[in-house]
Amino acid sequence: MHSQRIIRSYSALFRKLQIISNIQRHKTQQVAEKIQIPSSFAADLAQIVGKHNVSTANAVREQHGHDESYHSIELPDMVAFAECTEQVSEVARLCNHHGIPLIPFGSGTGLEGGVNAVKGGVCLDLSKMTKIVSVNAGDFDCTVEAGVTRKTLNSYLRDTGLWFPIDPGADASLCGMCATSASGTNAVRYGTMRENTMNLEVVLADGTVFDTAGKGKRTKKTSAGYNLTNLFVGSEGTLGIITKATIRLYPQPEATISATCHFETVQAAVDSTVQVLQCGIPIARIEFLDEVSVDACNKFSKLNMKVAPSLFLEFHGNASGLEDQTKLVAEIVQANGGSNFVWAKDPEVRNHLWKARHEILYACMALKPGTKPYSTDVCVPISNLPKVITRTKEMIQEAGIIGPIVGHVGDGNFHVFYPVHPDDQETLAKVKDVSHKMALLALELDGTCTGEHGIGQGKRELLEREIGESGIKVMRHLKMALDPRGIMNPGKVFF
Ligand SMILES: Cc1cc2c(cc1C)N(C[C@H](O)[C@H](O)[C@H](O)COP(=O)(O)OP(=O)(O)OC[C@H]1O[C@@H](n3cnc4c(N)ncnc43)[C@H](O)[C@@H]1O)c1[nH]c(=O)[nH]c(=O)c1N2
Ligand SMILES: CC(C)CC(=O)C(=O)O
Ligand SMILES: [Mn+2]
Repeated sequence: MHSQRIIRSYSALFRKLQIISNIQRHKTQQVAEKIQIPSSFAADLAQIVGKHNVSTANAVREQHGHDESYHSIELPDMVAFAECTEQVSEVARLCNHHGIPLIPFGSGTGLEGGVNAVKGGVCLDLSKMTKIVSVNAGDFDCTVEAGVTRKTLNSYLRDTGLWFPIDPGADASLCGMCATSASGTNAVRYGTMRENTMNLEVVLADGTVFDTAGKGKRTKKTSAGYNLTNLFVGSEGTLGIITKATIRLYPQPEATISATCHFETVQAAVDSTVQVLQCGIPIARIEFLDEVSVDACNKFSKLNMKVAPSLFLEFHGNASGLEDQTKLVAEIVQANGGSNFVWAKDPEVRNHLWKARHEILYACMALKPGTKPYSTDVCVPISNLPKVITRTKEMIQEAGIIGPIVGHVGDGNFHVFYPVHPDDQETLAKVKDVSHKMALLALELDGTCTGEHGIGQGKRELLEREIGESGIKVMRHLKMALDPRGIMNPGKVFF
């Protein structure tokens, strides 16, 4: 009996050591140098996706070696375009066999360097997978292939009376939006990709194809086991390739009104937001722009707004509901000293306003021509938002840099984007310092280092601080289980 117990405890210890050594090995693999691609590899890849769907041309590699962020271009060795799930599965199997990095590419609109091929390898472009597989109008859901973008889906849905509201501004692929857990301006009313994804078809590193909620399942709720769907939402291409997504749809609003208003202080704008939410007003969009952003918007998008801390608002509902909502919000804004309410009912005027909001990145870059955007994104419980924004503005001023602030303030989420010349190391160092301090402040105030842009390459250290050693260990175990050779988008999320 005694000796059996000793054997059992030794084998348990051995298993534990094995797991630790696997994790260590995995860590080393993650930091390994670029891998040599065997000479026969391109031909094998072409066998799977067709010769016309493999490219080693510099222009194509360059186009795929970066996203819209400041992170330097990192070229993949080659780019493959997949046309169906079976091809994705075969490509994964081939890369896994050779231990070659595999980087999923949606539309390349990410903002944390997620698609940059930091260790070379194969960039797998999914933009040719463009089928809208099904629309179940009566159930408010649809299933799309990896390359379908949100604008394409919404054009397709126009005559059905339905729409997909999650709106990051950029015309991102819907599966890319799942991969980064995107949100944007409508999240305060409709939620983020996390709440709106019902099922995913995923290809794992070894080529296994599976559906995270079970084949064909598309229920509004489930308590069947672990939430594998949400494991892949926000996984940034590091756990597998999302080849199909089943997402929720909503009725198109019967009526829509937008508005802008202006405040004396940041605090007054954010206080108004908090009060709007506390009153339970189902506002569809409530976006904060500081005076620097408003100025940039005026210049770039030919608007004529008062240069002051501002809110851009939108209300969705039926005519009587809108009247109630707008009246209450106007009262709250006035009580906080807000003024210059400008209402926009006409679709053309509304669209112009939101186009300006979505192009703010480019408007801010135009403040310093020749620059690239260094953008950051934090999210805190809404009651802590005024503190973080106010302190961030002070730090920006103390550092003597330009840092416009915009925020999806209804979610407690905001961005600063700094226009920086790529070779201006002095400004870049200041920008990095302020961004880091802002993220630390958000963490200190019970927040997250990213509400919607993800970890990518730039926030790996912050992720460790945010979820702690044990949380990272659990994440590493999951990564190890799903991608033991570490081929899926290496150098992202983890060190
Ligand atoms: C002007 C502007 C404005 C905004 C934004 C961008 C720009 C340029 N974004 C960021 C961006 O639109 C968002 O991150 C998208 O979700 C990225 O989708 P892509 O298809 O472009 O993925 P992209 O190709 O850039 O890939 C992003 C990451 O996901 C992985 N990936 C892509 N497709 C995958 C798949 N099928 N399976 C597995 N992994 C995959 C990639 O490997 C990479 O790590 C944003 N975001 C936001 O949340 N709110 C916002 O307000 C904005 N605003
Ligand atoms: C900060 C920007 C670069 C993108 C974004 O997320 C936004 O405009 O809301
Ligand atoms: Mn945003």
